[in-house]
Amino acid sequence: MRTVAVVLAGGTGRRIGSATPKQLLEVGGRPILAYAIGAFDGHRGVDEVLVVMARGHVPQATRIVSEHGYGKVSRVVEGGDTRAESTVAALTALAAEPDDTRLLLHDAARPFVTAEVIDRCLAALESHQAVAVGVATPDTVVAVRDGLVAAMPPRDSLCRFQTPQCFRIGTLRKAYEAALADPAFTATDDCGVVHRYLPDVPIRVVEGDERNLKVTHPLDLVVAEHLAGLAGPGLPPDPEEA
Ligand SMILES: Nc1ccn([C@@H]2O[C@H](COP(=O)(O)OP(=O)(O)OP(=O)(O)O)[C@@H](O)[C@H]2O)c(=O)n1
Ligand SMILES: C[C@](O)(CO)[C@H](O)COP(=O)(O)O
Repeated sequence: MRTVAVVLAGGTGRRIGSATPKQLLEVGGRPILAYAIGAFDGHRGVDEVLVVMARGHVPQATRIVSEHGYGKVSRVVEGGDTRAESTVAALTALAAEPDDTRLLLHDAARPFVTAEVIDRCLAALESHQAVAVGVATPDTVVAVRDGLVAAMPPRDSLCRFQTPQCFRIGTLRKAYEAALADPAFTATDDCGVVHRYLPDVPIRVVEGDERNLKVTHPLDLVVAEHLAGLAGPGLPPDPEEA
């Protein structure tokens, strides 16, 4: 049974406000995209890496792969207009994979995913068809409607999802088949697609890591630069263990 990691780099980084897609910006002297690919390329449990790149930027991603010698990368394909469309591009590129292939979908915008997080995902995929990575929320989180608090779920029942989000590929295919038949379909992540369209499939949540931040806003670049400085050539040490 094979394990394929997909690095989703199809976005343009609108919120960070840079003319260049944020995954091509450098932190610690290396493009953000290189860290995300490197984490999976270097993991012993991963057989193949597929990169889904923003339209018009495939040559830059291909150059990063060859400059860093990432030997598990099979292809760099073009993404879509939304994250979900980029996931569909990955599923199309992987159409020949048998249904039990393990699929790890990771945001290119999360450069510091650790080998331990990937280990936890692979272990959970032995017993579950769908696996998410979550961290506790330090803030109180509320639902707001028309400027008023509509619901306050207990904080200890909540977590923030990170990536990778992991699936037996056949399950994700089935979820997307149903989603694409729904004219009202929108999604901000892939576990949400399984949750909505295959509600009987349990999604196992494993522990994430605060270092696995998503570079979304300009301030995140400052934090990422700091973490990259702690890291040297590898991933940053856990500040909580220092
Ligand atoms: N059409 C898209 C949009 C997003 N992504 C990827 O999904 C991840 C999470 O998305 P996000 O942080 O929103 O990235 P952007 O879409 O680039 O940012 P923004 O929403 O600010 O434009 C990123 O690695 C991004 O490249 C993708 O593969 N294809
Ligand atoms: C998948 C994700 O990173 C989980 O937190 C998040 O939903 C991506 O959202 P974005 O708006 O595409 O950054």
